[in-house]
Amino acid sequence: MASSTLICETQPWKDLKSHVEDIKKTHLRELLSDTDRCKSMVVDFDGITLDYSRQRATPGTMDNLYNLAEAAHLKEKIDRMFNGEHINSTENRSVLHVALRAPRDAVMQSDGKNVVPDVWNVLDKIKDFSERVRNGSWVGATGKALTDVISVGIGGSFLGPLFVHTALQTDPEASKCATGRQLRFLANVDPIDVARNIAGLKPETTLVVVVSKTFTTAETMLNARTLRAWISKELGPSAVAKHMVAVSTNLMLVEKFGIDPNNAFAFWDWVGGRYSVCSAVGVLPLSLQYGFTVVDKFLKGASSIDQHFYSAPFEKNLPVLLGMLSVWNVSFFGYPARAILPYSQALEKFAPHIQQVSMESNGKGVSIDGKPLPFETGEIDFGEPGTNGQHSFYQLIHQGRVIPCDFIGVVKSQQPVYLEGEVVNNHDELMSNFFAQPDALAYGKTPEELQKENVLQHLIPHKTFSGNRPSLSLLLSSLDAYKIGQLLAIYEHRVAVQGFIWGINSFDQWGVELGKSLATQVRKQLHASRVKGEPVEGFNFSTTTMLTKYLKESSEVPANPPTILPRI
Ligand SMILES: O=P(O)(O)OC[C@H]1O[C@H](O)[C@H](O)[C@@H](O)[C@@H]1O
Repeated sequence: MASSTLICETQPWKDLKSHVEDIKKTHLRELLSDTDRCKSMVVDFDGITLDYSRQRATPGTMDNLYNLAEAAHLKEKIDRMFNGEHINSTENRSVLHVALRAPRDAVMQSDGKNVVPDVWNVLDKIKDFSERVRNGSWVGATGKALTDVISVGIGGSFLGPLFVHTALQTDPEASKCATGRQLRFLANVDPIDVARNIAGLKPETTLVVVVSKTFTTAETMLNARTLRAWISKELGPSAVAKHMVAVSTNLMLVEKFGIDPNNAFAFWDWVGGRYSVCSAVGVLPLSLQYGFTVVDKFLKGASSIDQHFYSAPFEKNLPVLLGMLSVWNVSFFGYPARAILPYSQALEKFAPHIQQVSMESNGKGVSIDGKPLPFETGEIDFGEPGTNGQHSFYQLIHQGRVIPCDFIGVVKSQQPVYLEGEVVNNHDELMSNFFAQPDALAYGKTPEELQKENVLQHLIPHKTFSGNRPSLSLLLSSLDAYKIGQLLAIYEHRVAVQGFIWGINSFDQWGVELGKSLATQVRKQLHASRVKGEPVEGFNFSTTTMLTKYLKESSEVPANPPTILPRI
């Protein structure tokens, strides 16, 4: 479906450009007074309700957006993804993370091969391995059970698993399954992160899972070597076989590193790093912590959204609606950011994960055919759980810049608290804010209203809220493993929808390469200066000055040190 026509050259795009000028004249207060309009903007699917009536949009806007989706060949692009075509054209790969959570009997093809049996082979292997570790039949070098796991990985090999782990931690079923166990994540190459990860752990009861799609990522490999040294120092090098396993697409490099290939869990190049949480990347550490049964529910939740995304008409299709509305906000209103605001502490790592999924996928400057784009793609994603964010950055969202917000609420708390004599229970208190904030943003407060409240004249400008600030609300019936899977898949597909409409490749990430190669040059220089005393050369004035200062002020760093590990 690759067409060299840019989406901004199509008639629906031009129609939306003129339509937005009309919408700009209408305040959300007016739009919200139209009950029929509001009714048409609520969609339910499998325990999730989306209310997008606080978007600056009318049913007419939606019709224009459906036309835009048609001009972008959105349905064909979704089909091509599910059919395993090489839609990641710059890497010549399929994009099949949906196969990672497909039912055992499903058929999904990549390069003429049904990949679902391969997926289930690995899932079965994870189930078996995690059960053996959890029930103590796989033990460490000294015969002790491995109760603690450190998952070493960065980017897509870290953020998704961390989000799911954090979300499951307080789920009653999952937390029961995790009794007596710990799961930690080592991502940053900063040695402080190593120190924090190993603090309080003993090598003899720790299993290290090295997670890297490529098995070449500098940070992960150095951290893996560091933990290998931590284990070997205490238990001897032969202990590594019992205490280190790997998740990768590059099994040759896993073996070269010294990990037994029998203890490696594969995935495939048709899984993008940031879309890999449903592969062994997430499933292995999460199964070690919570057991495979819980993780299987998470996969089933994601799968439920996959089927919905594939088959539901656009007017009822959650990821499609969300994606189209984001395009509307970014490309037609010019809003540069999007706030992800879950009213659940369990979702505290959701925004950081979606930050990678969205910004690495859609922050592109050219079309999928390589044409420079005359419009911006992607948005700045950020967020914090409510109510914490309210006491931090909401001021800017209410009276400063306009930032479309996603409010995510949960009907039943994972951990309800009731206090005798309180007006409401603790979860209702949280949810009072979830319901209030979107209206505060939409309606605002006028000077006339303030006058009626006898607010001092000179304070009226400061206390005025312009309102007309868009948001959407997602209400989940609960927050168990299944729902967490659904939420993940909704956002993954939403990001894809945006990319499909903008006509970009959401599945490559060339923009991360330049910094990496420049770091290689700096690494060489640091080595040459520390070991051979060579002066800093080949950099611009600024970098030379800073590097020289850094080396001078850390001259006590030994040139050829023995292994020294953090002591904390
Ligand atoms: O899993 P790995 O191969 O170690 O890659 C880890 C991460 O590093 C890269 O720089 C990419 O930007 C990410 O998309 C990727 O998830």
